[in-house]
Amino acid sequence: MSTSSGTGSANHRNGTHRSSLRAQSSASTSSAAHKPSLKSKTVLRKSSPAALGSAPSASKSGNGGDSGVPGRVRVAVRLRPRNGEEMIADADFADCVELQPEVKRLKLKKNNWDTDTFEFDEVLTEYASQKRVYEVVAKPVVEGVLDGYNGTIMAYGQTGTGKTYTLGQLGEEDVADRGIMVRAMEDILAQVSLETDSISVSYLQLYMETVQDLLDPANDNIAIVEDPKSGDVSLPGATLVEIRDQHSFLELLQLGEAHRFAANTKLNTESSRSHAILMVHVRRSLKTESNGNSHMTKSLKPPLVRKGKLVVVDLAGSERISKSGSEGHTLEEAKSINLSLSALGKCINALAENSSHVPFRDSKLTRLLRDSFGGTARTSLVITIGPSPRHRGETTSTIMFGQRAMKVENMVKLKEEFDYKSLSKRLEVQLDSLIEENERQQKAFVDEIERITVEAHNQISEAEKRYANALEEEKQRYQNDYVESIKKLEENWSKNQKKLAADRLALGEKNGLEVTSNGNRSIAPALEEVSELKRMVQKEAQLKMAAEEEVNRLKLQLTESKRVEVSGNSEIMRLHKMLETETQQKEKLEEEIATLHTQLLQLSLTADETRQNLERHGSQKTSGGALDSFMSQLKLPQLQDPGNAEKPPVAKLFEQVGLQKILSLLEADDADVRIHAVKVVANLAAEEANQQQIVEAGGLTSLLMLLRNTEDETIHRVAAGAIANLAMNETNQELIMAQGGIDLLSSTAANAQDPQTLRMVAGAIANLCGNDKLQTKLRSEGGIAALLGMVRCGHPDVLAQVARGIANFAKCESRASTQGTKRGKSLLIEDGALSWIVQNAKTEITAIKRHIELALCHLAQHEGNAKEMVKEGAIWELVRISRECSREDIRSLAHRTLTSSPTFLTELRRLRVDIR
Ligand SMILES: Nc1ncnc2c1ncn2[C@@H]1O[C@H](COP(=O)(O)OP(=O)(O)OP(=O)(O)O)[C@@H](O)[C@H]1O
Repeated sequence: MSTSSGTGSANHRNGTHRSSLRAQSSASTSSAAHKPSLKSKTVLRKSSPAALGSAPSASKSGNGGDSGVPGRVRVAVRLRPRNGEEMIADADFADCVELQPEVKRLKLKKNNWDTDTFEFDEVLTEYASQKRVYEVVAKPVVEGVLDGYNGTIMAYGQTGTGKTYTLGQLGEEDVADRGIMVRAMEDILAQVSLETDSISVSYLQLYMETVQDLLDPANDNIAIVEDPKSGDVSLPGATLVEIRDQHSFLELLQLGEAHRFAANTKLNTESSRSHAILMVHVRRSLKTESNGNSHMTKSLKPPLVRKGKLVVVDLAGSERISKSGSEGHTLEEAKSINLSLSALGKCINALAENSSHVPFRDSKLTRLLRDSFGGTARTSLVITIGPSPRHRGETTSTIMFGQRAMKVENMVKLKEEFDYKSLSKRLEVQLDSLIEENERQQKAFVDEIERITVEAHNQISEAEKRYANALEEEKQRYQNDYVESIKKLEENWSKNQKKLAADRLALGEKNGLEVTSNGNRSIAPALEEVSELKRMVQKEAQLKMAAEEEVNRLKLQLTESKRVEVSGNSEIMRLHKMLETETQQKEKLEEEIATLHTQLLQLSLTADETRQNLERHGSQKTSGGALDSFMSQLKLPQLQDPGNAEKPPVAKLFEQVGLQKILSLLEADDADVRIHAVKVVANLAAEEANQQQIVEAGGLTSLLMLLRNTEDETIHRVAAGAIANLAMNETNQELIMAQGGIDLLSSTAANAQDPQTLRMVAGAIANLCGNDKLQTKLRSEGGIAALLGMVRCGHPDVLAQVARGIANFAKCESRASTQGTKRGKSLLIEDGALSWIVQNAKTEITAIKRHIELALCHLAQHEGNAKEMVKEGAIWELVRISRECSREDIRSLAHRTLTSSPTFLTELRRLRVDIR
């Protein structure tokens, strides 16, 4: 209800109250739940044939380019019930109109006897509910807007006949009173999906030819823009508010109504003095139908959007100025209103008469409504009339306006277009997501590469570790073997030392007494020599220790290098070489030590002889006197310092004693004489120049006889040594064999306990083994068996001679095989030498090792031995030799034998051993 009381004075409605403006709270809001599809809406529209402005069968090509279909302006007439004033004033008069809603006719009484009948699209009596009015007047238009058409709902009528009531009633006291604006928004909100669709609203008033923003009154000169091509009218300067719920819409309506100009006219206490225009923009996205196209094609197709615009126009009341009682500013308002309404009427007349000129530009109202009359919009007009006969003229005028409007034909056009903007946005989102995915994949790829690299590094370092461990183990093994052999050497040396000391003590004790009593010759020179040799041995031992320390230092260096540079294979190789050099030095030292041992042994023998001579109390006048003198001159010349001692010439010796004499002494009854004699012969035989004479003089035979007839091991040892020396000559070898030498040497070996005796015997047989002609005989007489029998003593010197003999024998066999004179398995193998060879192949004693390696290589030359060698495991030793042997000639010989034997090659392939 209006609170304004000033008659004829224009007021803003801001702060005023009018029933239609009061805010509604709950009943009017509607949810924006899921909406039916466009298709179903089309069906719904078609199922409402009675509705005003039913939907045209417009083409939905989707491009918005259709020219539209004819759609006439639909017109409904609504009669307001008598108001309080009319009930009193017109109490005695009948209504000026009679409605026949069932035939959609209205009878206008001209006088008591005459009526005019008019037909409308809808006739709404004073009893028509607001809901029904909405459904017949507005709903089809609203549905059209939702389908993408522009729509106009407009109320036209005399002041106070219910235009605002019909359109703008908020229904805040009674929800049944809600007008078209509220119900239209409810329907729209119920139909759209706010996720994909949008609703925005402008609310304006046209007052005194000025367009003013009702949502922002300061914005009061808004331009009307017409699209010359489409004829669309827009107000780009107007505030556009997005609507997401009914409540905010109602607040917006209230705000707009508060700013609307209203006045208390004679005919309406709350008369609207401006034309109010509500614009609702509905933008809906169409779901793209899938027709089997690829995802990419689909995503490149811009989405279709439909843009419907609903324009609700609440015109200011039409009235006769005289009746409105307007004056002053209100008069100006009334004039302006009438001017704009008459311009609208003129346009509608022109349109109704299909006039070539429609004067839209005569007023802002007609410019604003250009699309609604004769344009592309679907338009529904409700004309409101009052029942009072006093206003028959205005009622007639309103009815005639409606009648003419009914003749106006619009070309309803679908506002559908491709939404390139949203396509671009969607593609941008897709592109970003693809970029992100690509980035993720790239990261995953890089991570995978990193993982594989780390894994590879781990595997490499694992392999390096395994290699280092294996290397360390191997090194440790070599070191252990080395320490072991050093220990053995030391034991032997100290044993010899002890023996020497004991001998010296015994000799010294006896000699001291004898020298003072009878003045005989002294043993002092011998003792000096002994101590000299001892010093030399000690020096050698010191050298050995120094070498050991050097080795240890190098080992430490090797360990340090390993720690600093695990992967430094070149460094390891270098250290290996150094180690090898040291090992060679060690071997050299060992050999020197062995030589010293031999010298020491011989010295001890000399000392022994001297002692025995002294025991015989100066028996220099006996038959042995010349010999002793000779012996003292001999003094093992090879042991003397070459710089100090002059070697006695053989001619001088023979002159003094005579070879025959010396040889005859070999058969002397006195054992001592025999011993002295055999030593002299042995010394003579050590020189190649004497050998022939000795043999020719029967020395060899005598020596062999000694082996047979004597049980003295010293004689055996010295004689065997002499035979060994003589056996270096090929002719002598045959002689030895012919005189049953093998048998004699074998039995000597079988009975010998002293390793040096065995060494001499083994040396003699080893020399015989090197004779190609004697192979079979030597073997048949037990030469190989005798050699193998001597390994029982385990002394390295003996083993070295045994290995040498085997190597010599194998070499001759190999030669015979190559020449084709030898077939079948090696005699060595037949006599069981192979297993001993294999067992000792890994020895660290170079003197043994070299001979064994050579023996293996020679045996491997003959294919007839290959099977047995594989069986006995000799093939592995050959592989090792081919890889590790420090002597290049042996290494390549082993490699050659392995690669030239089909049996070995097959076996290596089977075992997957690569020997390249
Ligand atoms: N159909 C109706 N039923 C009941 N009351 C009505 C009806 N139509 C109008 N009224 C009442 O009539 C009065 C005037 O109505 P309204 O303000 O809507 O008229 P109007 O045409 O908008 O006037 P103006 O042009 O001056 O603004 C209001 O009090 C309204 O409630």
